[in-house]
Amino acid sequence: MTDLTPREIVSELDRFIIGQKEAKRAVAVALRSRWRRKQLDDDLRDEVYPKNILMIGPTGVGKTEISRRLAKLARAPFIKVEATKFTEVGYVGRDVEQIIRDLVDSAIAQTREYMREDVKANAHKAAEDRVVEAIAGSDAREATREMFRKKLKAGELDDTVIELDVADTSNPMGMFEIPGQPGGGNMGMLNLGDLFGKAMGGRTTRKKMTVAESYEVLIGEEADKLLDDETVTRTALDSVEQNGIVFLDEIDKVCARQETRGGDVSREGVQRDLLPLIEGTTVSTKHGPVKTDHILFIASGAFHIAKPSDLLPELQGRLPIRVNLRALTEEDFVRILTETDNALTRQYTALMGTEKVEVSFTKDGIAALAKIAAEVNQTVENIGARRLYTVMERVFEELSFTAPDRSGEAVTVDASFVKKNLGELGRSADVSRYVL
Ligand SMILES: Nc1ncnc2c1ncn2[C@@H]1O[C@H](COP(=O)(O)OP(=O)(O)OP(=O)(O)O)[C@@H](O)[C@H]1O
Repeated sequence: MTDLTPREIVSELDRFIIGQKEAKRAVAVALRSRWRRKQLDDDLRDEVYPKNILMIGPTGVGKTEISRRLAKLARAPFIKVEATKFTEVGYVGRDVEQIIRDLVDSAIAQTREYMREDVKANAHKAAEDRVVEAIAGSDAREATREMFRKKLKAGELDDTVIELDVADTSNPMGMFEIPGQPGGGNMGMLNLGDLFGKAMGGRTTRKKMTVAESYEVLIGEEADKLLDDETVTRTALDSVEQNGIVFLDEIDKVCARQETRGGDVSREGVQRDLLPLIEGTTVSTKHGPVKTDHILFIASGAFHIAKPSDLLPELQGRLPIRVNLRALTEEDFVRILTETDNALTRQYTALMGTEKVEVSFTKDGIAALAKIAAEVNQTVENIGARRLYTVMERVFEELSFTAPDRSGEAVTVDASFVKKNLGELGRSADVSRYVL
C-alpha cells in the first residue's frame, strides 16, 4: 500500500508512459481511494467498493503499461488476463475463478520476495557462517573462522571453490493430480515435492561452486528459512484481497451485439461468469478462501465495433470510471524513444555498451525512427508503440550481430544510419508487413 497522493502517482507514471493523462489520473484516484478506504472505521470500510475502471483505446497505447506500473508502485499483486480466453473451446463458467488463483500464486511469490528483502540482513549473516564453515571445516577454532570471515568480507575468497549442501529445488515427482477432487484445475493438484520436502525436512544436494556464486544461493536459502510459509501465505492472501489488481484485456471482444446471434451467446456467458468476481464473491484456492470484493478491476478494450453500452448492464455498473486513451502520434514516438526512464534508445545504448560499442542518437536519427514507425502503423496495421520495438530491432540488426567485433568503436544513429539499415523496407507496405 502506498500513501502517494494522486499527483505523485501520476508523476511516477509519467516516468514511463507518455501522454494518456486521463487514464493516469483515473488509476491514481483509484489507488488513492484504497488508501482513503483504509483510513475509515471498520463498518464503513467494508461498504466502500473499488473504483473499477474501463479503459478504452487502441492496441499498444499504454493501457497495460499504466496498470502494471501502478501495481508496481503500490506493490500490489497484479494479473493480466484476456477475457477472450474464456470463449475458447473447453472453458467452462467456473474457470474464471482461476484468475484469482493465479493472482494468489503470483502474490505469494511477490510477498516472499519482499519479505526476503526484509530478512536479508539476518540471512546474510547466516550465509556467511555457512561459507566460512565450508572453507574452514566445522571443527575450526574461532580464530581461524574469524580470519576466513575477514577474507570473505574483503572478497579475497570469491574464486575459491567450495562444496555445499543446498536445498534441492528440482522436483522429480512433479505435480500429482488427486483423482475425484472437485473444483478441477489447481484445486486438486498437490505438489508432492512440496509435501515430502517439508515432511522430510527438505531434500538437499551437494554442489560445487565458487564462494561468490554460493553467496546468492545461500542468502536466498537462509532467507527462506527465516520466512515461514504460513506468514507468507497469510500476508499474500490479505494483499490480494485488499490491494489486488486484475487487468481484464479485450473485454470488448466478449460483447454480444444485438444484431448478431449464435457465437455471441457464449460471449455474454463470459460476462456473466466474470460478473460475480467483479461484484464480490469468495473464491476457494488451495491456500484458503479469497474475497474479491475489494480487488480493483481494470477492464480494457479497443471498442472499435462493440460499444461499452453493449456490455451487460450489471457489468457497466461495476466499471463506473471510463477513460479514453488516444492513438499515439509521431511526436509521441519521439518522446517515447527518448524521455522515459526505460526508453528504447537508452536500452540499446546500454546493451551495446556491454560490447564496448558506444552508441549515440542524433535528433534526426530519432525523428527518422519515429517517422517510420508512424508510417508503418498507418499503412500496415496500427500496433501503437509496439511498432517501435520492431523498427528498432531491424535498425540494430546488423550492429547487434557484429558488435563483438567492433569493440571500442563509436556508432552514431542518425537519419542516414536509419535509412541505410532499413533500406526500402520502411517505404514499401508490402515488405514491411513481414519484417517490421
Ligand atoms: N504512451 C506510452 N508511453 C510509453 N510507452 C508506451 C506507451 N504506450 C505503449 N507503450 C509501450 O508499448 C508497449 C505496449 O503497450 P501496452 O502493453 O500498454 O499496450 P495496451 O494499450 O495495453 O494494448 P493491448 O490492449 O493490445 O494489450 C509497452 O511496452 C509500452 O511500454
